[in-house]
This record gives sequence, structure tokens and C-alpha cells, in this order.
Amino acid sequence: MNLKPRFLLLTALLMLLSGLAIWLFSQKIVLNVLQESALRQFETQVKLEKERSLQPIIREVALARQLADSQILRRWAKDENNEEKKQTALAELESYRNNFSDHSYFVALPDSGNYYHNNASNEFANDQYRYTLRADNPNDRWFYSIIEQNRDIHLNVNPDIPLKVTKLWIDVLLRDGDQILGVVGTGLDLTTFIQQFTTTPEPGINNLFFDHEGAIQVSEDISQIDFASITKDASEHKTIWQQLDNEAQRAELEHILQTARSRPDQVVSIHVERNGSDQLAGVVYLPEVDWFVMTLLDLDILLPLSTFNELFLLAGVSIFIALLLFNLALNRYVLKPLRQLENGIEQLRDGQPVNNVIPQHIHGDIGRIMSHFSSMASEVLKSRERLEIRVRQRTEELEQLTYADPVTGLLNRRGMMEQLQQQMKQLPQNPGGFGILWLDLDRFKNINDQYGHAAGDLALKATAQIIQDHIRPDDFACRWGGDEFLLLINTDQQFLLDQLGRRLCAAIQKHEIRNDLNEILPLSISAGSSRAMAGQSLNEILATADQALYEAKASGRHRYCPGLITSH
Ligand SMILES: Nc1nc2c(ncn2[C@@H]2O[C@H](COP(=O)(O)OP(=O)(O)OP(=O)(O)O)[C@@H](O)[C@H]2O)c(=O)[nH]1
Repeated sequence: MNLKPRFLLLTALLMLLSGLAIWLFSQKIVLNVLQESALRQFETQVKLEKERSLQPIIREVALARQLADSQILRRWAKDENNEEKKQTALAELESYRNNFSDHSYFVALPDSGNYYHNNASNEFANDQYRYTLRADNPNDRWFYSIIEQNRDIHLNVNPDIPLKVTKLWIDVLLRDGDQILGVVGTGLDLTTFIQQFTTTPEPGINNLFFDHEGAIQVSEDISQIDFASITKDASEHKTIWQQLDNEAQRAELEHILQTARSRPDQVVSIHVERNGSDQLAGVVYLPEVDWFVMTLLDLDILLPLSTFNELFLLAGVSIFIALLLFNLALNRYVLKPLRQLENGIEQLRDGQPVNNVIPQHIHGDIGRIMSHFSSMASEVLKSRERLEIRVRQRTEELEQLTYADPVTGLLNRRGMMEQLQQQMKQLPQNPGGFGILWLDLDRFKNINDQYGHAAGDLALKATAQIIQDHIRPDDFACRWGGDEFLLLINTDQQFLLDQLGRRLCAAIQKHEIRNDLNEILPLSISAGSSRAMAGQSLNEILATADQALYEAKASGRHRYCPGLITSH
């Protein structure tokens, strides 16, 4: 994968991750703020409701407690059949009836099981005794449970089906020290209270009231209310524990309830999983009625994902713009220079200068790399040029070596053959032809033998030099082999050829060549010639010169013999 898509992919990934982190983080912050404000609001609401809606209950409870504290009532309960005490007590009860908001009261005495009651319409003004409670009657179970539990106060919620109201029964123990003399109390219509307290204007908020056992007493959902809690076994209760999804949550709530009980009127919060959704719960203990109230905030409803739509949109647009800007910057500062660098490398590979593709004005890291590359490229090109020159020179030297005689520096036999063939090709257009001189040192073997091989070489070099001195620039001389030299003389004049042959014989003999011991080497030469004419072959021309040389040797050496031209 190319650099560009890789970078884009990486950046997109990083941005998405950071966007996700920001989103989660901001969601958490928003959630915390929401929870905080919800709890504060809830705390205030509880206080307000306590003042407003709960106050009547509290007042009734206080009044019922006061009634249970009445000496008159105690005296009668201890001596139920005493008519005077009874009438005084009933009068007392009557005054409480007027004060109770339900305008009703009841008194139940355990020894006799007698139940006394009068209602708002004063229906039983002279007939307060209503009936006798029986332990085996399920309807009377509440009374025996209260006595058995020995708790000072019981609040018992019961629907009054004929009246279509929900009644709260406030049951308070009538005591004399440890002795339980009876149960007194009143009823209270909870319908309005339930409506006020549990019907919340905001969806996603739910209030539940439950007692010390967790039995739900007030709920918006009537089916959740544990009516007549007092008469039921623990297993029959509809409890707050059943509202929670798992055991760990229940244990946590147990702990929270203890904390709430130790700090009445203060909200203690807990996260609960209820019906599969994450909910925030605030719990408050209401000591006056020995109840807990739990407000449940359903976060999925209160804080739906759609709340973050704008944030998502903003994050998406930001990521897109950031990607675009990053892409532009990446292209301008990295990818484009890299492409130019790549072009430069291609140019360099082809041996071209790179200045036209590598810009000189880029700054920073990439600019430095470009400038280093430019200098490196020009160095590479220079050294390549130097290398090429060196190779050319070396080739020329090698060619020279191929065609040169190492001892004398003259052409070797191969070099001369090429020149001869060249001349032979031009022979038809050159009717005067050219001349050949074939030279051979006389008794050269003796020089080697007598003065040594080095002296022989010296003689060969001196001969070559003399030859060079006598020929013209357009003539060619070679060492044909051993002590033989062949000269290609660019002339169509026989006499000039003869003249040169004789001069060379004279000059070589005349020349004093000395060895290391300063001894003069006896050097002379024999020479033969031939004239190349159109129609002759090279072999014939050379054979003529060779024959002439042979004659020069045969006739005493140190002489020149012109070759006889054989005509066809
Ligand atoms: N020092 C030296 N001697 C060479 C070289 N090449 C050939 N020779 C010698 O040259 C001699 C040539 O001898 P020949 O041409 O046979 O005979 P010559 O002694 O010259 O006698 P004539 O030609 O009959 O006058 C031989 O002794 C070779 O060893 C060389 O490069 N250096």
C-alpha cells in the first residue's frame, strides 16, 4: 500500500479513536452532571414533598403516637369493662377522631379481642364496639402480627375497593412499659398522595416507597404495591429487592439502606440494573414513617443516544475537515517532494542531471534530504563522467597496446597489417601506389650473444628511433618481428624509396650505440623494397620486398636492394 492511503487510514483511525474517547468522556461528564443535578433536584423534591405531601402522613403518625401515649386510653385498656373508664376513653378517642384527617379511629384490645371504631360520618357514635377479632380469622391477622412483631408503629397500605381509594393504616402500639395493651390508629386516604408523589411529569423518573422490609407501599404502578404487608408472610411480599436484576445489586442496596437510615433526609445514590436497563437510584429514609423512598432515573430514557446527535455531527465534520487539511499538508510537505525525489532518482539512474526535477526552495527535513540528494546526484554524475573518461583512456591504451610493439614503440605486425590492408583498399584509386621497405639487422644474434639481450633491445630501440627520424608523418613503421622492420612509405616514386633505403642503411651503421659498459655495438642493416601497384596482392608486394632483402643479405649485408617489379 502506498504512503498516502496508509497515512490517511492511520489518521482516520486515530481521529476516530480520539473522537470516540472524547465522546465517551463527554458522555460520562454529561452523565455525572446530570446525575448530580438529578440527585440534588430529587433531594429538594423530597424535602418539598415532605413539607407538602408527606406532612399530612407525618402529622397523622404523630397524632396516632400521641393517642397511643394517652393515659386515659391506657387506664381503660387495662380495665376494659369499667364503664366510666370506657366512656372517658371513648370521649378522648372522639376528640382525636375530630383531629385525624380521616376523621376515623380504631382501638383493638388483645385480651378481649374487641375492636372499637368510629368513622368520618360518626356512624358508630354510640356503638363504637364493632366486633371481636379472632386469631384464626385471616382478616384479623394484621392485628396479631402487629402484637407479635412488637414494633411501635406500623404503616399498612390497603386498597379500599368499595371507595376506590388506597388507604394507609397507621397502627401504633398502646403500651404500658413492656406490656402491650392494644393497638390504636387511624386511616388515611393515600390516593392523592400517590398521585402527587409518584406521577412525575418527566418520563424516565419513577418513585417507589417501601418499608423496613423492602415491601413496596407506594408506586405509580399499583401492581407493584405490597398491600396489607403486615398480614403477609415474608415470601409473599412485593419488595424492592424483586425490582433489581441480580443478587449483587440487592446486597449493595442493603448496604445503601443502612447508610440512608443513618442519614435521614439525605439522598444516597446507587446504580441499579432494573428490567435490563441501567438506572440511577436515589434513596432517602423517612424516619417519621419508617419508610424509604427510592427515585429511579432511567438513563436510557433521560439520556438517549440522540442527545449526542449534534456532537456526533460536529465530531464527524471536524474529523472530515481535519482529514482534508492533513491530506493537503501531507501532499504538499511530504508526498509531492517524495514524488520529485523519485523522479530525481529515475533521472539519475538514466544518467541525467536532476536539477530540473528537484526543487531547490524546500525547507525543513525534506528540503535537507532533497539538497543532499542533489549534491549526491551531481557527485555521482561527475564521478560517472570521470569513470567514463578513464575507461576511454584505458581502452585507447589497450588498443595502443594491441597495435604497438612494447620494445620499440613502433606498430607491431598486427598494426602494420591493418595499415597495409587499408592502403590496399585504396590502391585502385591511387595509381602511383605505395612503397614497402623491409629491414633486417645484420648478425643481430651476435650482438645478443656478445653483449647480452639488454644490449640487443637497446639496438632494436635505437634502430626504431632512427627509422622514426627518417620517415614522414604519413608513413608507417613497424617491428615485423625479431630484428625485422617493415616500413610503409607513402610515395609513388621509386627513387625516393631507394633513397630512403640507402639512407637508413647508412644512418644505422653510422649511429654509435653503446651498452652499459660504454662499448660500441657493431650495428648494420640490410634492406629490400617493393612498390605496390594496382593489381598486385599484398602477399606479392611483401614477397617482392622479402626477396630484395634476401638479395641484400646474400650479397654481403649492410646494403639496400630494390625489389623487382613483376608485371602481370
Ligand atoms: N635482444 C633481442 N633479441 C631478439 C629479439 N627478438 C629476436 N631476437 C634475436 O634476434 C636474432 C635474429 O637472428 P637472425 O635473424 O636469425 O639472424 P642474424 O643473427 O640477424 O643474422 P642475419 O639476419 O643472417 O644477418 C635471434 O638471435 C633472436 O634471438 C628481441 O626482442 N630482443
